[in-house]
Amino acid sequence: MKLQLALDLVNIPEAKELVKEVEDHIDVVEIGTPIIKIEGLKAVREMKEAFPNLEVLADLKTMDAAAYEVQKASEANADIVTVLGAAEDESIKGAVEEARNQGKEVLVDLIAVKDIETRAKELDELGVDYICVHTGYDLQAVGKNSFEDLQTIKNVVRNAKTAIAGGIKLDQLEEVIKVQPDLIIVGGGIAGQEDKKAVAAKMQEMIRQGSTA
Ligand SMILES: O=C([C@H](O)CO)[C@H](O)[C@H](O)COP(=O)(O)O
Repeated sequence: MKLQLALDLVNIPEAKELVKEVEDHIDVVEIGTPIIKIEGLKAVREMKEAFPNLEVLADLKTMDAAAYEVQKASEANADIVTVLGAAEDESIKGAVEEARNQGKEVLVDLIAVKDIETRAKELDELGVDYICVHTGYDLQAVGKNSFEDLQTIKNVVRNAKTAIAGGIKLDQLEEVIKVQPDLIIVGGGIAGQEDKKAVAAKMQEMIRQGSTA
């Protein structure tokens, strides 16, 4: 199980400062969709340059022209690129093929997908690297989370790695770890805390203790 820090509501210098504080306790750093929209893929490039030992995920949430976007994110040195599960199968196939060519990985985000069981099975067949259940900010605001969805996809996914994102805080981590996703994505649960390093260290310790693989 890996820990990913999602950075969404900061600019590039703030993002780097934040990662410096917690770099020993995370495996993957995510350049969030809002940062990429505002700052562009140079945010990905600069993060990889500053922290070459961390995997960098570009949260493009691609919906179309997927091979092209995976190619551009790869050129910016992203290790993992996100594509939306609601995209056409042709887009998913294009993303997977391009990622293979570039030696990168594709994470498919199931945000807003209604039948996640069926779609997760299909995505698994299409050869994606990660399938991620995700409760976005706007559903978090009305009290939703993705904990049950994680179990649902764990039951049907055979090849891909599984991931979960959306509002995960320290006091919910144990519940998440029990389901054994391969990747746990935390944004505000670290970035929004007073002592970010202490929270990230505690999460890392819990994940290491709770990993069965
Ligand atoms: O992907 C995200 C969201 O859609 C905004 O871009 C977040 O990175 C993801 O939800 C993790 O952040 P938290 O919900 O703050 O943990």
